[in-house]
Amino acid sequence: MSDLFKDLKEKVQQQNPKIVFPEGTDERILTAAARLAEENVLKPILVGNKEEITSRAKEMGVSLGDIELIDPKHYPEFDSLVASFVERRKGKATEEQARQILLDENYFGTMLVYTGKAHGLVSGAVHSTADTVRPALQIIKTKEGIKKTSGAFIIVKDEEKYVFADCAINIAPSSADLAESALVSAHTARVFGIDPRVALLSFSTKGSAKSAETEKVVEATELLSGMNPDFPFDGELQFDAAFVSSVAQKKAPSSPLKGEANVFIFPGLETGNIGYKMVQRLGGYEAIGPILQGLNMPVNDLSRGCNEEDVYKLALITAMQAL
Ligand SMILES: CC(C)(COP(=O)(O)OP(=O)(O)OC[C@H]1O[C@@H](n2cnc3c(N)ncnc32)[C@H](O)[C@@H]1OP(=O)(O)O)[C@@H](O)C(=O)NCCC(=O)NCCS
Ligand SMILES: CC(=O)OP(=O)(O)O
Repeated sequence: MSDLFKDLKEKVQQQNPKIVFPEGTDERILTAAARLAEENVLKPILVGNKEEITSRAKEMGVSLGDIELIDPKHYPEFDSLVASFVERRKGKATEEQARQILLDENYFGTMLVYTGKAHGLVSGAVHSTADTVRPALQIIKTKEGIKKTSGAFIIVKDEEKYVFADCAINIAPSSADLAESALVSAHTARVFGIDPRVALLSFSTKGSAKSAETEKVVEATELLSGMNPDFPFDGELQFDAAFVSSVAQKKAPSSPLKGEANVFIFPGLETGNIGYKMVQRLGGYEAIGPILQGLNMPVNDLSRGCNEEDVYKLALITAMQAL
Protein backbone atom coordinates (compact mmCIF):
# COMPACT_ATOMS: atom_id res chain seq x y z
CA MET A 1 0.00 0.00 0.00
CA SER A 2 1.33 3.48 -0.90
CA ASP A 3 2.21 6.02 1.83
CA LEU A 4 -0.95 7.97 0.93
CA PHE A 5 -3.25 5.16 2.07
CA LYS A 6 -1.05 4.13 5.01
CA ASP A 7 -1.31 7.71 6.33
CA LEU A 8 -5.06 7.81 5.71
CA LYS A 9 -5.51 4.55 7.56
CA GLU A 10 -3.62 5.83 10.60
CA LYS A 11 -5.67 9.05 10.69
CA VAL A 12 -9.01 7.28 10.31
CA GLN A 13 -8.21 4.55 12.84
CA GLN A 14 -8.05 7.10 15.65
CA GLN A 15 -11.72 8.11 15.13
CA ASN A 16 -13.24 4.86 13.87
CA PRO A 17 -16.16 6.50 11.99
CA LYS A 18 -19.30 4.67 10.84
CA ILE A 19 -19.49 4.15 7.09
CA VAL A 20 -22.62 2.77 5.46
CA PHE A 21 -22.41 0.36 2.51
CA PRO A 22 -25.87 0.08 0.85
CA GLU A 23 -24.75 -2.89 -1.28
CA GLY A 24 -24.37 -5.30 1.64
CA THR A 25 -24.55 -8.53 -0.33
CA ASP A 26 -21.90 -7.68 -2.92
CA GLU A 27 -18.81 -9.84 -2.63
CA ARG A 28 -16.32 -6.95 -2.96
CA ILE A 29 -18.21 -4.84 -0.42
CA LEU A 30 -18.44 -7.71 2.07
CA THR A 31 -14.75 -8.53 1.85
CA ALA A 32 -13.62 -4.91 2.13
CA ALA A 33 -16.02 -4.17 5.01
CA ALA A 34 -14.88 -7.26 6.93
CA ARG A 35 -11.23 -6.22 6.46
CA LEU A 36 -11.91 -2.63 7.58
CA ALA A 37 -13.75 -3.88 10.67
CA GLU A 38 -11.15 -6.50 11.54
CA GLU A 39 -8.35 -3.92 11.25
CA ASN A 40 -10.42 -1.59 13.48
CA VAL A 41 -10.16 1.19 10.89
CA LEU A 42 -13.84 2.07 10.77
CA LYS A 43 -17.25 0.69 11.70
CA PRO A 44 -19.07 -0.59 8.59
CA ILE A 45 -22.87 -0.71 8.41
CA LEU A 46 -24.10 -3.15 5.77
CA VAL A 47 -27.57 -2.50 4.32
CA GLY A 48 -29.73 -5.30 2.94
CA ASN A 49 -31.60 -8.44 3.87
CA LYS A 50 -29.78 -9.80 6.94
CA GLU A 51 -30.16 -13.47 5.97
CA GLU A 52 -28.87 -12.80 2.47
CA ILE A 53 -25.88 -10.88 3.81
CA THR A 54 -24.96 -13.53 6.38
CA SER A 55 -25.39 -16.46 4.00
CA ARG A 56 -23.36 -14.69 1.29
CA ALA A 57 -20.60 -13.98 3.83
CA LYS A 58 -20.67 -17.63 4.96
CA GLU A 59 -20.40 -18.90 1.38
CA MET A 60 -17.36 -16.66 0.91
CA GLY A 61 -15.79 -17.64 4.23
CA VAL A 62 -15.90 -14.00 5.40
CA SER A 63 -16.35 -13.36 9.13
CA LEU A 64 -18.69 -10.44 9.79
CA GLY A 65 -17.83 -10.26 13.51
CA ASP A 66 -19.96 -7.54 15.10
CA ILE A 67 -20.58 -5.56 11.88
CA GLU A 68 -23.97 -3.84 12.05
CA LEU A 69 -26.51 -5.10 9.50
CA ILE A 70 -29.63 -3.04 8.72
CA ASP A 71 -32.58 -4.12 6.63
CA PRO A 72 -34.61 -1.03 5.60
CA LYS A 73 -37.80 -3.14 5.67
CA HIS A 74 -37.35 -3.85 9.39
CA TYR A 75 -35.56 -0.69 10.56
CA PRO A 76 -37.17 0.44 13.84
CA GLU A 77 -36.60 4.14 13.08
CA PHE A 78 -37.97 3.96 9.54
CA ASP A 79 -40.88 6.35 10.32
CA SER A 80 -38.52 8.99 11.58
CA LEU A 81 -36.36 8.68 8.42
CA VAL A 82 -39.52 9.07 6.32
CA ALA A 83 -40.47 12.25 8.19
CA SER A 84 -36.94 13.71 7.77
CA PHE A 85 -36.97 12.87 4.06
CA VAL A 86 -40.36 14.53 3.47
CA GLU A 87 -39.14 17.60 5.35
CA ARG A 88 -35.87 17.74 3.36
CA ARG A 89 -37.59 17.34 -0.01
CA LYS A 90 -39.94 20.25 0.76
CA GLY A 91 -43.08 19.34 -1.17
CA LYS A 92 -41.24 17.13 -3.71
CA ALA A 93 -42.31 13.84 -2.05
CA THR A 94 -45.41 12.81 -0.11
CA GLU A 95 -45.16 10.54 2.94
CA GLU A 96 -46.47 7.64 0.86
CA GLN A 97 -43.84 8.24 -1.83
CA ALA A 98 -41.12 8.62 0.81
CA ARG A 99 -42.00 5.20 2.32
CA GLN A 100 -41.45 3.64 -1.10
CA ILE A 101 -38.35 5.66 -1.98
CA LEU A 102 -36.59 4.84 1.31
CA LEU A 103 -36.84 1.10 0.61
CA ASP A 104 -34.21 1.79 -2.05
CA GLU A 105 -30.91 1.00 -0.33
CA ASN A 106 -29.09 4.09 -1.68
CA TYR A 107 -31.82 6.48 -0.53
CA PHE A 108 -31.98 4.64 2.80
CA GLY A 109 -28.20 4.73 3.31
CA THR A 110 -28.02 8.39 2.33
CA MET A 111 -30.69 9.18 4.93
CA LEU A 112 -28.59 7.38 7.58
CA VAL A 113 -25.79 9.81 6.75
CA TYR A 114 -28.08 12.85 6.59
CA THR A 115 -29.60 12.06 10.01
CA GLY A 116 -26.18 11.48 11.58
CA LYS A 117 -26.53 7.72 12.11
CA ALA A 118 -23.52 7.16 9.86
CA HIS A 119 -20.63 9.47 8.99
CA GLY A 120 -20.34 8.63 5.29
CA LEU A 121 -21.49 6.31 2.50
CA VAL A 122 -19.81 4.20 -0.18
CA SER A 123 -21.91 2.63 -2.95
CA GLY A 124 -21.87 2.06 -6.71
CA ALA A 125 -20.22 -1.38 -6.98
CA VAL A 126 -23.59 -2.67 -8.21
CA HIS A 127 -25.62 0.46 -8.96
CA SER A 128 -24.99 2.94 -11.79
CA THR A 129 -23.52 6.32 -10.85
CA ALA A 130 -26.85 8.03 -11.54
CA ASP A 131 -28.68 5.76 -9.07
CA THR A 132 -25.88 6.06 -6.52
CA VAL A 133 -25.48 9.83 -6.51
CA ARG A 134 -29.05 11.07 -7.10
CA PRO A 135 -30.04 10.56 -3.41
CA ALA A 136 -26.97 12.55 -2.31
CA LEU A 137 -27.73 15.38 -4.74
CA GLN A 138 -31.32 15.54 -3.48
CA ILE A 139 -30.71 15.01 0.26
CA ILE A 140 -27.14 15.89 1.23
CA LYS A 141 -26.79 18.70 -1.36
CA THR A 142 -23.78 20.88 -2.09
CA LYS A 143 -21.98 23.10 0.42
CA GLU A 144 -22.87 26.77 0.55
CA GLY A 145 -21.15 28.57 -2.34
CA ILE A 146 -20.77 25.44 -4.47
CA LYS A 147 -23.26 25.13 -7.31
CA LYS A 148 -22.46 21.66 -8.63
CA THR A 149 -20.84 18.56 -7.29
CA SER A 150 -18.24 16.92 -9.51
CA GLY A 151 -16.53 13.53 -9.41
CA ALA A 152 -12.76 13.37 -8.91
CA PHE A 153 -10.42 10.40 -9.10
CA ILE A 154 -7.16 10.09 -7.21
CA ILE A 155 -4.84 8.47 -9.71
CA VAL A 156 -1.99 6.65 -7.98
CA LYS A 157 1.04 4.57 -8.93
CA ASP A 158 3.60 4.04 -6.16
CA GLU A 159 4.28 7.58 -4.88
CA GLU A 160 2.97 9.32 -8.07
CA LYS A 161 -0.38 11.06 -7.44
CA TYR A 162 -2.76 13.05 -9.66
CA VAL A 163 -6.34 14.34 -9.53
CA PHE A 164 -8.66 13.90 -12.53
CA ALA A 165 -12.06 15.66 -12.65
CA ASP A 166 -14.91 15.66 -13.54
CA CYS A 167 -15.02 11.99 -14.54
CA ALA A 168 -18.43 11.12 -13.15
CA ILE A 169 -21.21 13.69 -12.83
CA ASN A 170 -21.73 16.63 -15.18
CA ILE A 171 -22.28 15.40 -18.72
CA ALA A 172 -21.84 18.70 -20.55
CA PRO A 173 -20.30 21.19 -18.10
CA SER A 174 -20.45 24.92 -18.84
CA SER A 175 -17.38 27.13 -18.59
CA ALA A 176 -18.57 28.17 -15.11
CA ASP A 177 -18.90 24.49 -14.10
CA LEU A 178 -15.32 23.83 -15.29
CA ALA A 179 -13.94 26.82 -13.38
CA GLU A 180 -15.73 25.73 -10.20
CA SER A 181 -14.59 22.14 -10.64
CA ALA A 182 -10.97 23.33 -11.10
CA LEU A 183 -11.11 25.30 -7.85
CA VAL A 184 -12.66 22.46 -5.86
CA SER A 185 -10.30 19.88 -7.39
CA ALA A 186 -7.29 21.93 -6.29
CA HIS A 187 -8.67 21.73 -2.75
CA THR A 188 -9.12 17.96 -3.13
CA ALA A 189 -5.51 17.70 -4.31
CA ARG A 190 -4.27 19.47 -1.16
CA VAL A 191 -6.25 17.07 1.03
CA PHE A 192 -4.22 14.26 -0.55
CA GLY A 193 -0.88 16.03 -0.10
CA ILE A 194 -0.63 17.23 -3.72
CA ASP A 195 0.53 20.82 -4.30
CA PRO A 196 -1.98 21.65 -7.08
CA ARG A 197 -0.89 22.68 -10.58
CA VAL A 198 -4.17 22.74 -12.49
CA ALA A 199 -4.59 22.20 -16.25
CA LEU A 200 -7.88 22.82 -18.04
CA LEU A 201 -7.69 20.30 -20.84
CA SER A 202 -8.76 20.54 -24.45
CA PHE A 203 -7.86 19.12 -27.86
CA SER A 204 -6.24 22.49 -28.55
CA THR A 205 -3.30 24.36 -26.98
CA LYS A 206 -3.45 28.15 -26.85
CA GLY A 207 -5.61 28.60 -29.92
CA SER A 208 -4.11 25.83 -32.09
CA ALA A 209 -7.74 25.01 -32.93
CA LYS A 210 -10.83 27.17 -32.60
CA SER A 211 -14.34 25.89 -31.95
CA ALA A 212 -17.15 26.26 -29.44
CA GLU A 213 -15.51 23.46 -27.42
CA THR A 214 -12.10 25.16 -27.23
CA GLU A 215 -13.70 28.55 -26.51
CA LYS A 216 -15.52 27.00 -23.54
CA VAL A 217 -12.19 25.99 -21.98
CA VAL A 218 -10.63 29.40 -22.73
CA GLU A 219 -13.60 31.04 -21.00
CA ALA A 220 -13.37 28.62 -18.06
CA THR A 221 -9.69 29.56 -17.62
CA GLU A 222 -10.60 33.26 -17.61
CA LEU A 223 -13.35 32.65 -15.06
CA LEU A 224 -10.92 30.73 -12.87
CA SER A 225 -8.44 33.59 -13.15
CA GLY A 226 -11.15 35.96 -11.89
CA MET A 227 -11.51 33.80 -8.76
CA ASN A 228 -7.88 34.64 -7.81
CA PRO A 229 -6.79 31.08 -7.14
CA ASP A 230 -3.73 30.55 -4.97
CA PHE A 231 -2.26 27.85 -7.21
CA PRO A 232 -0.75 27.79 -10.72
CA PHE A 233 -3.21 26.95 -13.48
CA ASP A 234 -3.52 27.21 -17.24
CA GLY A 235 -5.75 26.38 -20.20
CA GLU A 236 -6.65 25.56 -22.83
CA LEU A 237 -3.99 22.87 -23.01
CA GLN A 238 -3.70 19.47 -24.63
CA PHE A 239 -2.67 16.73 -22.23
CA ASP A 240 0.90 16.58 -23.58
CA ALA A 241 1.33 20.35 -23.24
CA ALA A 242 0.11 20.07 -19.65
CA PHE A 243 2.18 17.04 -18.66
CA VAL A 244 5.38 16.84 -20.73
CA SER A 245 7.86 19.70 -20.21
CA SER A 246 9.51 19.37 -23.62
CA VAL A 247 6.12 19.52 -25.36
CA ALA A 248 5.02 22.46 -23.18
CA GLN A 249 8.15 24.35 -24.27
CA LYS A 250 7.07 23.95 -27.90
CA LYS A 251 3.30 24.40 -27.62
CA ALA A 252 2.86 26.69 -24.61
CA PRO A 253 6.27 28.21 -23.75
CA SER A 254 4.79 30.84 -21.44
CA SER A 255 2.54 28.42 -19.54
CA PRO A 256 3.03 28.76 -15.76
CA LEU A 257 2.56 24.99 -15.50
CA LYS A 258 5.69 24.29 -17.58
CA GLY A 259 4.33 20.87 -18.47
CA GLU A 260 4.15 19.84 -14.80
CA ALA A 261 0.41 19.79 -14.13
CA ASN A 262 -0.93 17.30 -11.57
CA VAL A 263 -4.64 18.21 -11.50
CA PHE A 264 -6.44 17.66 -14.80
CA ILE A 265 -9.84 19.18 -15.55
CA PHE A 266 -11.54 17.46 -18.46
CA PRO A 267 -13.76 19.52 -20.78
CA GLY A 268 -16.71 17.11 -20.56
CA LEU A 269 -17.78 13.77 -19.13
CA GLU A 270 -17.03 11.86 -22.33
CA THR A 271 -13.33 12.67 -22.11
CA GLY A 272 -13.22 12.53 -18.32
CA ASN A 273 -14.77 9.11 -17.91
CA ILE A 274 -13.01 7.54 -20.89
CA GLY A 275 -9.72 9.20 -19.96
CA TYR A 276 -9.57 7.93 -16.38
CA LYS A 277 -10.49 4.38 -17.42
CA MET A 278 -7.71 4.35 -20.05
CA VAL A 279 -5.11 5.52 -17.56
CA GLN A 280 -6.36 2.86 -15.13
CA ARG A 281 -6.65 -0.05 -17.55
CA LEU A 282 -3.87 0.71 -20.05
CA GLY A 283 -1.53 2.73 -17.86
CA GLY A 284 -1.70 0.51 -14.79
CA TYR A 285 -2.56 3.34 -12.41
CA GLU A 286 -4.95 2.86 -9.53
CA ALA A 287 -7.99 5.11 -9.92
CA ILE A 288 -9.81 5.60 -6.62
CA GLY A 289 -13.19 7.32 -6.78
CA PRO A 290 -15.21 9.00 -7.99
CA ILE A 291 -15.00 11.18 -4.89
CA LEU A 292 -18.00 13.51 -4.93
CA GLN A 293 -16.62 16.99 -4.40
CA GLY A 294 -18.45 19.83 -2.69
CA LEU A 295 -21.16 17.87 -0.84
CA ASN A 296 -22.17 18.70 2.72
CA MET A 297 -21.36 15.16 3.90
CA PRO A 298 -19.19 12.40 2.43
CA VAL A 299 -20.98 10.19 -0.06
CA ASN A 300 -18.79 8.47 -2.63
CA ASP A 301 -19.37 6.37 -5.70
CA LEU A 302 -17.53 3.30 -7.03
CA SER A 303 -17.23 2.00 -10.54
CA ARG A 304 -19.11 -1.23 -11.16
CA GLY A 305 -15.73 -2.46 -12.44
CA CYS A 306 -14.14 -1.96 -8.99
CA ASN A 307 -12.31 -4.59 -6.98
CA GLU A 308 -12.17 -5.15 -3.22
CA GLU A 309 -9.05 -2.97 -2.88
CA ASP A 310 -10.85 -0.04 -4.58
CA VAL A 311 -13.73 -0.40 -2.10
CA TYR A 312 -11.29 -0.54 0.84
CA LYS A 313 -9.42 2.59 -0.31
CA LEU A 314 -12.54 4.62 -1.20
CA ALA A 315 -13.94 3.75 2.24
CA LEU A 316 -10.73 5.09 3.81
CA ILE A 317 -11.11 8.32 1.82
CA THR A 318 -14.77 8.61 2.80
CA ALA A 319 -13.91 8.06 6.46
CA MET A 320 -11.16 10.69 6.24
CA GLN A 321 -13.65 13.20 4.76
CA ALA A 322 -15.90 12.54 7.75
CA LEU A 323 -13.24 13.42 10.37
C1 LIG B 1 -25.85 13.20 -11.86
C2 LIG B 1 -27.15 12.91 -12.60
C3 LIG B 1 -27.65 11.54 -12.21
C4 LIG B 1 -28.19 13.94 -12.16
O1 LIG B 1 -29.25 13.72 -13.00
P1 LIG B 1 -30.79 13.84 -12.62
O2 LIG B 1 -31.16 13.01 -11.47
O3 LIG B 1 -31.55 13.63 -13.86
O4 LIG B 1 -30.78 15.31 -12.18
P2 LIG B 1 -31.94 16.31 -12.09
O5 LIG B 1 -31.62 17.40 -13.04
O6 LIG B 1 -33.27 15.64 -12.18
O7 LIG B 1 -31.71 16.81 -10.60
C5 LIG B 1 -32.00 16.04 -9.45
C6 LIG B 1 -31.52 16.82 -8.28
O8 LIG B 1 -30.10 16.80 -8.25
C7 LIG B 1 -29.57 18.12 -8.30
N1 LIG B 1 -28.39 18.07 -9.17
C8 LIG B 1 -28.30 17.58 -10.44
N2 LIG B 1 -27.01 17.64 -10.84
C9 LIG B 1 -26.30 18.18 -9.82
C10 LIG B 1 -24.94 18.48 -9.63
N3 LIG B 1 -24.02 18.27 -10.55
N4 LIG B 1 -24.56 19.00 -8.43
C11 LIG B 1 -25.45 19.23 -7.46
N5 LIG B 1 -26.76 18.96 -7.57
C12 LIG B 1 -27.18 18.44 -8.75
C13 LIG B 1 -30.67 18.98 -8.89
O9 LIG B 1 -30.54 20.31 -8.48
C14 LIG B 1 -31.89 18.31 -8.33
O10 LIG B 1 -32.13 18.71 -7.00
P3 LIG B 1 -33.64 18.91 -6.46
O11 LIG B 1 -34.39 17.65 -6.82
O12 LIG B 1 -33.46 19.12 -4.98
O13 LIG B 1 -34.16 20.09 -7.19
C15 LIG B 1 -26.96 13.01 -14.16
O14 LIG B 1 -26.38 14.23 -14.46
C16 LIG B 1 -26.13 11.88 -14.72
O15 LIG B 1 -26.65 10.83 -15.06
N6 LIG B 1 -24.79 12.09 -14.87
C17 LIG B 1 -23.90 11.09 -15.44
C18 LIG B 1 -23.61 9.96 -14.49
C19 LIG B 1 -22.80 8.89 -15.17
O16 LIG B 1 -23.35 7.97 -15.74
N7 LIG B 1 -21.47 9.00 -15.11
C20 LIG B 1 -20.58 8.07 -15.76
C21 LIG B 1 -20.13 6.96 -14.86
S1 LIG B 1 -19.25 7.54 -13.46
C1 LIG C 1 -17.22 5.84 -12.27
C2 LIG C 1 -17.81 4.97 -13.32
O1 LIG C 1 -17.44 5.04 -14.48
O2 LIG C 1 -18.76 4.15 -12.89
P1 LIG C 1 -19.33 2.88 -13.70
O3 LIG C 1 -18.12 2.16 -14.25
O4 LIG C 1 -20.09 2.10 -12.67
O5 LIG C 1 -20.21 3.41 -14.78
